[in-house]
Amino acid sequence: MDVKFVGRMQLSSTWIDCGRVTPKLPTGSLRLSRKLKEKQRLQVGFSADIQSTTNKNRHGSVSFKVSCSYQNFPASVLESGSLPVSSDESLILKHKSQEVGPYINGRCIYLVGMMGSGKTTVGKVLSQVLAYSFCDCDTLIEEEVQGISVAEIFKLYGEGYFRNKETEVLKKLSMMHHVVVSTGGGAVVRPINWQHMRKGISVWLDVPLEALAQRIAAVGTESRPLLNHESGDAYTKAFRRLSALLEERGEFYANANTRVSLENIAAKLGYRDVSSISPTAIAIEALEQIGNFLEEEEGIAYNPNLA
Ligand SMILES: Nc1ncnc2c1ncn2[C@@H]1O[C@H](COP(=O)(O)OP(=O)(O)O)[C@@H](O)[C@H]1O
Ligand SMILES: O=C(O)C1=C[C@@H](OP(=O)(O)O)[C@@H](O)[C@H](O)C1
Repeated sequence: MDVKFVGRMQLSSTWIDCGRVTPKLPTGSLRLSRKLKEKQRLQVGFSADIQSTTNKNRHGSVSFKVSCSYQNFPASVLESGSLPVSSDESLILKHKSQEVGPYINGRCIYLVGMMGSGKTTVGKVLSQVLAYSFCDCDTLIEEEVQGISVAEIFKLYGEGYFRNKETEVLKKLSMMHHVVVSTGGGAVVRPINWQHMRKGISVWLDVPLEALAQRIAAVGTESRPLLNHESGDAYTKAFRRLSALLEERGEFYANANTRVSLENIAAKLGYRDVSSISPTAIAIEALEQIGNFLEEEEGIAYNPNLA
């Protein structure tokens, strides 16, 4: 957990300015010294041990123990206690976007991943926090084809026609800036689409099949024509078809600049199940991974051995 402990601690008789302490590990410590005015000025050392704990909802507490030492006298505990810490996800997201946003430099962000992986949901969260526009490729295609739905486009004109429209839309978007794009799940298969998406930063939302099938079963398969042919209940239909598609597409998703794995997020947050991960937590991880990618990219650009 990354706790930002900002402010001052009030001891019984004096305030200590703590400054900004960001312990990377669950336990941090900070040393302060302060001149106390008694009869004469004394150099007194203060030390504070900080221990943070969090629960499932990312709320936690920081317990502290402030000790005082003077010359060779044994340290005595001045004050100890516990402060509540609310590591609110929206705040973390805001901080992350302030940290990473400027380095993205207006480049578009392309979310890729299977149907139901959350490209639209997470894309909207990301666009809002980055002050980007949001575009859903399927919606743009529908607008281009007289406003009819993706399912109807497949039925009336076939998948090939839809794929050509998808490429046209990605080409147009590749000329734009400051847009978060939710691509269709099949956009990764055509190499020409990657040429367009390479103008921006691509992020693969990697969600386990069971979670994808659960999400899609909850909303039904009607709007997703590639899932609507199988027989059986909605979950089984979605699961079977999605496994076959993932088998075909796995390597293409891996072309993305960054990967956001829901299994990794669950492990980081101590969740047993990926279904507890909120879109905001996924957006935070996406920005974290984008930041890592940009650092690597910069490293490669300036690495004299590779020049
Ligand atoms: N983190 C999440 N947790 C639970 N449900 C989600 C999450 N993200 C998306 N969903 C739900 O899953 C379904 C598919 O999400 P969507 O964003 O439309 O995916 P995509 O655009 O990749 O097809 C929607 O019903 C949405 O509400
Ligand atoms: O995986 C696919 O081939 C498709 C995914 C859909 O988009 P979402 O991923 O937004 O559901 C839509 O483009 C179309 O039904 C085909």
